[in-house]
Amino acid sequence: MKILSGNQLKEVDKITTETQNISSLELMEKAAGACADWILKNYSNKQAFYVFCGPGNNGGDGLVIARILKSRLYNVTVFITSNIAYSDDFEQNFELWQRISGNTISINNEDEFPNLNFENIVIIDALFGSGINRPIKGLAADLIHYINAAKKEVISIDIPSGLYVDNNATNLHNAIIKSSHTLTLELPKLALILPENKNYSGEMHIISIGLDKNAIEKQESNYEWITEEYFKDFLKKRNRFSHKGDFGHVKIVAGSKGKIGAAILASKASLRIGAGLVTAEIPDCGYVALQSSVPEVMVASNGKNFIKKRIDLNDHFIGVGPGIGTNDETKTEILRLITRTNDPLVIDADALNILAEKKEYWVKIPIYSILTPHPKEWSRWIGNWNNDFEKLDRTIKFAKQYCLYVVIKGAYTVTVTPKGDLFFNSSGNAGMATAGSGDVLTGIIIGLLSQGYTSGKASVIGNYLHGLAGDIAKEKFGERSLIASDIIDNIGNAYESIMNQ
Ligand SMILES: NC(=O)C1=CN([C@@H]2O[C@H](COP(=O)(O)OP(=O)(O)OC[C@H]3O[C@@H](n4cnc5c(N)ncnc54)[C@H](O)[C@@H]3O)[C@@H](O)[C@H]2O)[C@@H](O)CC1
Ligand SMILES: [K+]
Repeated sequence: MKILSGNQLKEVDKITTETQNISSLELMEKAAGACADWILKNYSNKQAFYVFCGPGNNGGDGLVIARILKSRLYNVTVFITSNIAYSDDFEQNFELWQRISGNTISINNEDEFPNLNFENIVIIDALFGSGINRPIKGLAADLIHYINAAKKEVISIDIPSGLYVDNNATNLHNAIIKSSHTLTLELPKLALILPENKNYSGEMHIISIGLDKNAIEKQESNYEWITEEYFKDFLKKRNRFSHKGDFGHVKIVAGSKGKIGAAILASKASLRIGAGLVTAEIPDCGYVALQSSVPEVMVASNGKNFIKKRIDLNDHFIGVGPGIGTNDETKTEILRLITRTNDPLVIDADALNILAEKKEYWVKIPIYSILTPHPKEWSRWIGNWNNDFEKLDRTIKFAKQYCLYVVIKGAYTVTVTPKGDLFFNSSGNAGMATAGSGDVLTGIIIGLLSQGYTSGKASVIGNYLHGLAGDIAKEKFGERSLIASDIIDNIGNAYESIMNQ
């Protein structure tokens, strides 16, 4: 699913009204109706809904929602900010709201801000949507501060008011609604999935409103939102006559004294994702632990307490880095490894930290290798960034220059390709921010490479399956107690849930 800019969204809205032969008012009814359905499902009529409506079509959505909630006997009050001009669809829906004697309060100055100190108030934020292109100032900004200060449950329609749809580098970050839930229409908005806006977005819910699919696909965008629809057809099927040799031999180069668990997690994940054979090349101190916890994995020993000998390549698909530490002798071997093969590697954790300091080696990394950094690790490569756009721009330049894939981990992990495309992962949850989760991802991605997926597909599919396995594990254990092994244990269920749809 593509992620579009504000102008592109307008264009798609327009084409949708033409192809479906409906008016923009009817499209608004459909869009806001779908939001109202979500609210009706998730909130009881014991709450009092304060709907804050701006002058444009976002405010129009708010009025439709207010009308639908009132018709279902919910307690609704609409607040309207004074303005010179209201959009046509706003005006028409305001008339409908008045026709059913909807309770309306207009706000002309600060003294008219309502008392929000009642426990059962839920705020619906329909002040501004995708139509803004400059920071909010004046009374509307004061109202946004006032709403944020009340710390109530806030449901934003389409996007938290004040946030631009994509690049917020020039936005003033002092007048943006802090939402609890954002009901975003049809497509995710880039701003909602960038970590810098996490205090505003709240939980994002994509509300389908039936926009024209062809019109969406025709828009040019380097941003893609990855759901299983994207790759379902590429998932390889197993033939009854398959042999373990058909699925490749993975080598996990990982572990040091005290961090053998990283090697165990990565190699087990490779097996679970379907690699034919897995060898873990680890220091001797981990031999017994690894053999007894995953007997299916072969062990090659390297060093006593940390990796310090020539790594055996032998045509394996290599994932390197989890738990290896940054001992000088380990550093030497990792740098040597980079120069000894032309096959794509998956490079993670301390292997990334080692390479970050050796810029002269970056051109030697085999092309189409996959780097899987956390933001902090990644800042060691490209320097600190002022905002997420700068981070993505620099990453695109890097990926193009060195012909590498970069997977920046986090909520909505993004894969940046050597062509400059960005794939944002939709699966996963906060419980996966736990020790060893990254080691599992390394094992998954290299295990997919070994089965013949390209680097791009292995990254995108790997991230999705990793997140989905985490989502299934969350159902069983809850976010707080989810551990990395639970992700591995649910890789099979993740595959099943995709294949069975
Ligand atoms: N276009 C369509 O057909 C649909 C639009 N929908 C809704 O329409 C929204 C977009 O509506 P609009 O394009 O009317 O825009 P908005 O409602 O987001 O805001 C535009 C209004 O705010 C004013 N404004 C813009 N920037 C401002 C600023 N910095 N300070 C103060 N006022 C400012 C504009 O003058 C205009 O009156 C979407 O987010 C969505 O909620 C939905 O109803 C679905 C259908
Ligand atoms: K809004």
